[in-house]
Amino acid sequence: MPDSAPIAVCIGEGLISLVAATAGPLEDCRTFHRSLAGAEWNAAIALASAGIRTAVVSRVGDDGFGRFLTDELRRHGVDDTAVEVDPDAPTGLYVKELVPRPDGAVDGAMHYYRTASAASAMSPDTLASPAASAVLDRAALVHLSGITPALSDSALAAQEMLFAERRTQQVLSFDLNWRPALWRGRETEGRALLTDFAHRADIVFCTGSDAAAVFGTADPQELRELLAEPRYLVLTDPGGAVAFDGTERADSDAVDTAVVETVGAGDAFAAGFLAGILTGLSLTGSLARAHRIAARALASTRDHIG
Ligand SMILES: Nc1ncnc2c1ncn2[C@@H]1O[C@H](COP(=O)(O)OP(=O)(O)OP(=O)(O)O)[C@@H](O)[C@H]1O
Ligand SMILES: O=C(O)C(=O)C[C@H](O)[C@H](O)CO
Repeated sequence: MPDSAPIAVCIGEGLISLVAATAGPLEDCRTFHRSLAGAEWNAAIALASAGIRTAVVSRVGDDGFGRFLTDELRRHGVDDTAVEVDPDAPTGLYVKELVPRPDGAVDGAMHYYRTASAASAMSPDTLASPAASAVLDRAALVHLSGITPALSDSALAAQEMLFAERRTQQVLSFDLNWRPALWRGRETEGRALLTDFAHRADIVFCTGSDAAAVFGTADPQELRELLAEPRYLVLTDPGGAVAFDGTERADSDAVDTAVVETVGAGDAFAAGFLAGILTGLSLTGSLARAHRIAARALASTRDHIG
């Protein structure tokens, strides 16, 4: 592919995921499974693996975790030239604790260690760097989420700038990703900000539960009336998805699959749908591709991509 070919650009925080190897309180867990996480980075890897030329704009620390994350991008064919390395701040991470339920199943409890991380210092300057400008100037699609605006005022300003100064050729994709833990004490502001981004995006993804939490309803038809501006609106839940484009509504069932790791299914789903739209598939075809890629994510601890 020529270097000038249009690309998809994903912007957000890459994280280290440490998943407890055993169920029970963290203080008793000795072993953790490490992998790459971060909604927009998961989506970038899944997009690249689906054959879409993809770059990430972000920041990591000058540490082993940051090097692991950027190595993973490159290993999957994602352009990491616009990932800045911060000598003074660490790479963010989360720990997933496995909390046993009385019925024998386990729930995952996420603990974030990302305050003052390198990526939370993303700012309009990050987007204006020569490396970021080079990929953004060629971006046919920019994929963002509701996580970045929760990270810091400067990260929020960066996301505002992307919407305000969007290049004419750019499609803006926005995954709502409501993370109450990141908005604690300022939930009302968070809901208002994410609602505003959702109105201004071209493609909006959200889960039914996040839609209920942010927009006050999970009913697809009501949501379409509420969010009339985005060309595509895609609502997901573990059983399936509903998608709207300018004219059509498509309903589809998820692929029946054994679930190994639930976190990240939505990111893989979004990437599959975007890959479908970018390669000219129909609404129904894009949903089918999304479910297939999400099912692959669910079936493995990490290599959900591809
Ligand atoms: N148990 C499941 N079985 C089959 N497919 C699933 C299952 N859970 C999720 N999926 C797939 O992933 C898609 C998104 O699921 P969901 O709406 O639960 O997002 P999510 O996993 O909460 O997102 P996140 O990435 O934010 O964790 C579904 O539409 C489906 O394609
Ligand atoms: O919750 C976040 O901020 C993350 O990005 C971590 C996970 O990778 C994400 O929740 C999956 O969508």
